[in-house]
Amino acid sequence: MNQIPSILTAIREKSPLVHNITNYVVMNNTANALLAIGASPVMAHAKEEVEDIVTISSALVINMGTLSKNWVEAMKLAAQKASKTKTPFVFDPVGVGASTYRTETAQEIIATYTPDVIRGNASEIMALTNSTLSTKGVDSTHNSLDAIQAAKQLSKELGNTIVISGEKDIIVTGEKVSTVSNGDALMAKITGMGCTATAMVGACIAVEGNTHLAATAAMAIMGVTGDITKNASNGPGSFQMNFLDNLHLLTSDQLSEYLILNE
Ligand SMILES: Nc1ncnc2c1ncn2[C@@H]1O[C@H](COP(=O)(O)OP(=O)(O)O)[C@@H](O)[C@H]1O
Ligand SMILES: Cc1ncsc1CCOP(=O)(O)O
Ligand SMILES: [Mg+2]
Repeated sequence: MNQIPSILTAIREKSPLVHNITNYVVMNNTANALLAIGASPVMAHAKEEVEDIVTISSALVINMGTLSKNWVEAMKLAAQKASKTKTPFVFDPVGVGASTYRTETAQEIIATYTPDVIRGNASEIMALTNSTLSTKGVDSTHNSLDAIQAAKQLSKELGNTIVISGEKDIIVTGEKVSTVSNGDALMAKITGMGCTATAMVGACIAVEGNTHLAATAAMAIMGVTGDITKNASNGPGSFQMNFLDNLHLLTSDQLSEYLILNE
């Protein structure tokens, strides 16, 4: 718990370069959120350059939100390079289970390149272990608590950390389970909040080698910023704007004061 504020401090001190291959919907928001927390984003998805960009980056974020053939090829090249350069790598399986293409792509990336962290909502994490589970789209129809068994199974198979986001954010590494209970229901009404959470995991794994701790810190940053934002916002539009401001203003003291963490 007391290590979490120091991860925020490290992001601000080091301003790690975070390479994102992400979707058209959230690209601008994600870059702004990374800047607001103190990291340095680069969005790059051309096959011709992703390996070079991985080489100079401190973390790789792959998000398959708006996937297509060229992008998937770029994702694989980047993930392969990250495993060679030991660059920490987080994967967001957006909408897995909604189409065969999404399911097959997610399964191949996970099985071949073993992301250090996978962050998804409950339906997505469940769809990763149950190929017959058909998801609604990019939004969850399950509670994060429903996905704990699937997350444990995945984490043990892959030897990595799984984050299930939702009203409660659940971080799973093998049998270790931590829960962050901050945030607000409006966060599910703003597109790209999950993608922002995944990018925050990228910023945290760039400066902290313990993936469970880093992923917990990322969800703490999201949840506490959500708590601070909710009182000043009237709806999704102002929440989105205020959230960015509050990410920028977030202090280590606020993280310690607001965080509701069970481990
Ligand atoms: N009901 C809720 N209460 C508090 N926080 C929430 C709630 N729903 C989502 N969040 C937060 O919103 C962010 C995105 O999570 P989620 O909506 O599950 O992802 P996705 O957008 O990928 O479906 C996370 O930081 C999560 O904690
Ligand atoms: C709506 C949508 N469609 C494809 S990607 C995307 C954004 C999803 O973002 P998030 O999972 O963070 O809400
Ligand atoms: Mg999502």
